[in-house]
Amino acid sequence: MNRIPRLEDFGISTETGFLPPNGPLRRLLNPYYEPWEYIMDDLKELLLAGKLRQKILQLPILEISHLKTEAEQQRGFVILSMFTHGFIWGKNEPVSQVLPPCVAVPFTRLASILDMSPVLCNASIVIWNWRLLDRDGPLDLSNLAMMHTFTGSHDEAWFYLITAAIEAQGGRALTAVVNAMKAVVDNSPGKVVYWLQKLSETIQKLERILVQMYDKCDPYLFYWKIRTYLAGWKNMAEAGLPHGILYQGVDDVKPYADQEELYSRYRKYAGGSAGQSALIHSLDVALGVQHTATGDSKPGDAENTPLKKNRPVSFFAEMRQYMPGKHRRFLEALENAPSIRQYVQDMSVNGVGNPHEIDDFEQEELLEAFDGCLEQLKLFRNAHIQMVTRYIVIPAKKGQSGMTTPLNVGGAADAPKTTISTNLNKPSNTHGIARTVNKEDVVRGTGGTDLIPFLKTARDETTECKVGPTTTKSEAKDNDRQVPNSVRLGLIH
Ligand code: HEM
Repeated sequence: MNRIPRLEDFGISTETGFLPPNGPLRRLLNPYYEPWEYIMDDLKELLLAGKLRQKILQLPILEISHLKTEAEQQRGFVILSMFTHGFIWGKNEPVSQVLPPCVAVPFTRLASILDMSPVLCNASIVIWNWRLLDRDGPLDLSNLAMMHTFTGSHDEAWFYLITAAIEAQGGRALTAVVNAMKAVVDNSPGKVVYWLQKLSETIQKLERILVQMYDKCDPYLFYWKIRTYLAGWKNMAEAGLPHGILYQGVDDVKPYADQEELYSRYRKYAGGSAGQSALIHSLDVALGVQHTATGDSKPGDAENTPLKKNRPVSFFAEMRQYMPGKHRRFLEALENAPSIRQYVQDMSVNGVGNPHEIDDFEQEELLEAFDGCLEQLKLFRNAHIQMVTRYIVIPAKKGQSGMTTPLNVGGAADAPKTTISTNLNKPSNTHGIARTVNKEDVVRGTGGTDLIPFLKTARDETTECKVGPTTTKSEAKDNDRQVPNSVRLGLIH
């Protein structure tokens, strides 16, 4: 019998899901790490003053062995991921192709301990970066605050807060998943229905939280000012990072090495994205949704991640490499747990008189409850596609018109041509984030995905998993009707 994973074995709480139940550590108290914390105190101010790089370059290479507890290691990871992205992208400065040893060395070591990739991710910017305003208050938007942002803007904080508030529903969602699996093992259709209904209600809540993004996060600020810092260094040639980033002190080559050898050492990582949310992945796995969409991942893109080299991987498989190892292993355990979908399917195929002795009414209830969860997940994905259109596709299409301050981007159609520096100690000439609209007018995501077609595929893969009658053509059209005109008119794909 396949085992049902115990949440606590994977550092997951029945209350807070993937968020640490006692809240992330707010500061490293060991004075040894004061040089890091001092920079964190002023991170956004240093960025604004154009002094962050200078400050970081003055740092000693600190050992990570004094980070004893998991909470300390997570705090260290938050700090180093923000140093890394602040250093690489800067603020109205040329992008840097190298990460200095004082960040690269401890970051790669810490990433290896936490079994994740040394780059900013959903865990570092959201899961381990929040606090409660009132310690005894609820874990929701009324009482959540972010500890760190790059820009200090409310819009940036809100973007992370919405994601954190969604994650906060993880305890409820995963409790429902695990209990539904227990009910499957006990062959108790009534209980399976009960827990699936609970799960469906929770997924519906995720969508309600998601759409609150519009309240306090301005799409233009998001696109031009905030997203910059979340970008990674994969598919970022137009942003001045054709080879990725050299993690100095970790991947150095001998002085006489040729350029090819040198560039082979550069690391390519996707940027931070809520696509790395173990919660949404868990829902897919629990409901049996199989994603094959690759975005534009190519063989070899998984290089330097814990994935095997030179294997084409789906976007979803790849995103797991940017999750904490424990959360990734939870997903693997969930894949091997009793299949809720299989149970519902068996029941619906066999019907009355089957070994489970389920009657027509129960059968229908089971089917409705299961497919209801997938319907809610589809609606969540539809709302997300609309959001991506508002926050990425439209601003990318409109370009910089309307912005009053110089932008830290190389993505606009009128951006200067890139001259890539081959001198490792000299930053390249390109400013800021990736070009997001290419010559063919394809809008790409932070992970380099061909955005809207990819997201639609992920949504359709959700619906395809329903056990009841599969999506009709008119239903498929309805799905697309919910996506705004700019997308349907084929402006972007
Ligand atoms: C302003 C709001 C948001 C924007 C602009 C946005 C943008 C994107 C983009 C560009 C992708 C494609 C993957 C990539 O290239 O990184 C993506 C994927 C994804 N995002 Fe978001 N996102 C937003 C908010 C959220 C939130 C709050 C969540 C909730 C956890 C979320 C969950 C996901 C998931 C699960 C995927 C993977 C695709 C899928 O499962 O359908 N996103 N998002």
